[in-house]
Amino acid sequence: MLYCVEMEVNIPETWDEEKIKDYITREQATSQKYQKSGEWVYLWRVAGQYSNISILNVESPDELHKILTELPLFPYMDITVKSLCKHPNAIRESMI
Ligand SMILES: O=C(O)CC1=CCC(=O)O1
Repeated sequence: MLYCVEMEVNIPETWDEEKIKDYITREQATSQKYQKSGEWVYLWRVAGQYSNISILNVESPDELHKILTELPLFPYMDITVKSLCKHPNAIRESMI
C-alpha cells in the first residue's frame, strides 16, 4: 500500500542545541533504516519549510503507524497521511 505522508516538524523552543542534535541524529537513523528496507521510498524536503513529503510503501496502515510512531520526533510533528492508488490517466507504470 502506498502512502504520501507530510510531516511538519515543530521543535519546542525550549530545546537546546544538544537536545535538537540528539533527536535529529536518531530521526535520521530511524528513517534511513526504513529507506534501506525499501519501505520508505522517497523523502523530500518541502522548500522553505521545516517539513517533508515522504512516500512509503508498506503492508498495511498498522505498519505505517508503527514506522511513524517509531520516529523520535513523532510527538513533535503534525502528520498528514494520504492513501495513494493508480490514476487512470497515468501514462507510466508506477516505479514502486
Ligand atoms: O523532515 C524532517 O526533518 C523530519 C524527518 C522525518 C524523517 C527524517 O529523516 O527527518
